[in-house]
Order: sequence, then structure tokens, then C-alpha cells
Amino acid sequence: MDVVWMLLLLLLFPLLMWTSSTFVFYFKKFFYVAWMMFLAIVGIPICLLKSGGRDVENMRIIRSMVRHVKYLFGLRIEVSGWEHLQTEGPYVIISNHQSSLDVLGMMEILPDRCTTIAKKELVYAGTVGLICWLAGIVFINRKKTSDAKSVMADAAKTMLDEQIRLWVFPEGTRNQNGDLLPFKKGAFHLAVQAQVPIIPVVFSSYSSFYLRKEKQFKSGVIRLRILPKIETKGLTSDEVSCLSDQSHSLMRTAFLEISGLVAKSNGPLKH
Ligand SMILES: CCCCCCCCCCCCCCCCC(=O)SCCNC(=O)CCNC(=O)[C@H](O)C(C)(C)COP(=O)(O)OP(=O)(O)OC[C@H]1O[C@@H](n2cnc3c(N)ncnc32)[C@H](O)[C@@H]1OP(=O)(O)O
Ligand SMILES: CCCCCCCC/C=C\CCCCCCCC(=O)OC[C@@H](O)COP(=O)(O)O
Repeated sequence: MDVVWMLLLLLLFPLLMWTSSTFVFYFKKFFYVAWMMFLAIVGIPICLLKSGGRDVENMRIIRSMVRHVKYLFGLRIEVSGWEHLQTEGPYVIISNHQSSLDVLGMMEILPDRCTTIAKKELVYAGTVGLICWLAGIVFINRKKTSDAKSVMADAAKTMLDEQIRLWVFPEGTRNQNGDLLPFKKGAFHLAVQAQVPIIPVVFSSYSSFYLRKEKQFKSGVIRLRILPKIETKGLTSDEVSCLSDQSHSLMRTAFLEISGLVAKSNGPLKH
């Protein structure tokens, strides 16, 4: 009896994969999470053996272990502007954030000694949470601005003391609305406090292959554009808003361009 069920399931699976794009969507999502969890199980002891604990150097291990994942999902990643990452010392990378798939593009270009700022909930994501902690990811509580601010002020000091680069998603949440959300200020305060440059990175829209609401997940291309660095030397907290607006405008132009989209309006974004 068990064998009959097994055979039925084995027949049903390719049938569903062939006929239902919703089934493909859920299967790929499940497989993505499960595969990352599995990679983390393998990666955790390697991190522990190599560095003995929480250390930004563990990001190298994650980076090399994640690079093949794009092939499993038929995704091609095209990077332009590599030369802009040839910057010595610490800096803040800012990028738009569409989905947990961003990790794939991130690992494609992640510089050495670069970790990221993430919501604190991620630390509870099983083995993925643990490997993120081991790789020095800075966790913030987005609901408590004062806590988040003080964690980020500490991070500004650590960046300089330990020569660390930080990747921040200034939209503050995942967004697939075909445009960029207004930016939160943390990334810019961080760069100004540490007096380090900002390097904007833009991911093209995933809408041609990944649509969360419509439950679609096909093969596709992710274009990543690294933009020239923006210096913050001599800037003070008074100039943070201006810095944020300037970055937003540069990134929005690049986003629309590499996504083949036209701006919905010429005026400021309203949400
Ligand atoms: C081998 C196995 C592998 C397995 C897989 C491994 C995965 C590998 C790793 C990859 C991990 C990727 C993880 C991705 C996770 C991404 C995320 O979690 S995104 C969400 C979290 N990130 C953020 O939220 C960052 C962006 N947010 C901010 O910077 C916010 O500003 C904030 C600090 C959270 C505060 O939020 P909020 O109060 O809502 O926002 P504001 O309007 O910006 O600020 C209010 C006020 O405070 C001032 N201010 C903000 N920050 C500071 C500061 N640091 N210092 C001083 N003042 C600050 C700001 O200026 C505002 O005041 P104003 O007067 O209005 O200007
Ligand atoms: C036992 C716990 C089970 C938890 C399972 C979930 C684990 C996720 C596992 C694998 C995914 C791989 C890479 C994950 C890293 C990316 C995380 C991410 O993108 O978080 C979203 C966050 O930026 C914004 O969140 P919101 O849109 O504000 O919400």
C-alpha cells in the first residue's frame, strides 16, 4: 500500500510542477528556505572551526556556500559597476530590498569584512539565524527607535575599530511595489557618525520572474548595479536628510533604468 501511495505521489509531483504555477511557487519557496537551512547546518561547524565564534570573517564562508543557489532557481545575476567596490577601508553599502532572494545578489558581490544590519526576528530563524549571528550580523529592534539608534551608534564605532563594512537596507522592509520606498535614516546617520563613504547598490525589479501576490516564481535575470561612492567626510547629522534624498534619487533612477520601467510620476513618492 505504501508503495502505491509513493508511486502516486511521484507521478503527481511532476504533473503539478508542469501544470500549476502556484504549486511551483510554493515548492520553490519551500525549497529555498529548506536549502538555506541545510546549508547553514553545514556552515555552522565550519564557522566555529575557522573562527571559534561570532566573527565577520564567517561571511566569507556564507558567501562561498550561497553562490551556487542561483543556479538551482534558474536565476542569472548580471553585475555592473564592480570598480566602485574597489574602495579601501570601511564603508556603508545601501541597497533596495525586495525579498529574501536578495541574499543571492548580495552574496554575488559581498566585499570582504562586510556584514549587515537585520531585523532582530531573523536571529530566531533556526540554523539560518544562528549562522547570521556567527557572521556578525547586527540585529536591531525596528519597533524601538531609541534601541535601534544606540545599536547603530555602537556599530559605527565597531566599523572603525575593526575595519568592518556594513550593508543596510534603508527601505527598512521588503518591498515589491515597482518603486523604492522612502528611506529610513539609520544608514545615513551610521555613515556620517563613522565618517565613511556610502556605496549604493541597486537590484533590478524581480517582477518579471517573482511575484509574491500572484504566486509566480520563474527563471529570470537579476541586474545589480553598483553606483559610485558618496563621500560623507565633514558632513554632520544636519545633512543626513539631504544625503538620504540624494541617495534615493540616484538609486531610483538606476532602479527604473535597469528594470526597464518608467517612473509612475515625476514628483516625490507618496505612500
Ligand atoms: C551558509 C548558509 C547560509 C544561509 C543563509 C544566510 C543568510 C546570510 C546573511 C544575509 C542576511 C540578510 C539579511 C537581510 C535582512 C534585512 C532586514 O532585516 S531589513 C530590516 C532591518 N533593517 C533596517 O530597518 C535598516 C533601515 N532602518 C533604519 O535605518 C531606521 O532608521 C531605524 C534605525 C530602524 C529607525 O527606524 P524609524 O524610527 O522607523 O525610522 P526613521 O524615520 O529613520 O528615524 C526616526 C528619527 O530618528 C533619527 N535616527 C534614525 N536613526 C538614527 C541614528 N542611527 N542615529 C541618530 N538618529 C537616528 C532619524 O533621523 C529620525 O529623526 P528626524 O528628526 O525625523 O530626522
Ligand atoms: C524555526 C524558525 C523557522 C524560520 C524560517 C525562516 C527562515 C528563513 C530561511 C531562509 C531564507 C534565507 C535567507 C534569509 C535572509 C533574509 C531575511 C529577510 O529577507 O528578511 C526580511 C526582512 O529583511 C524584512 O522583513 P519584513 O518585510 O519587514 O518582514
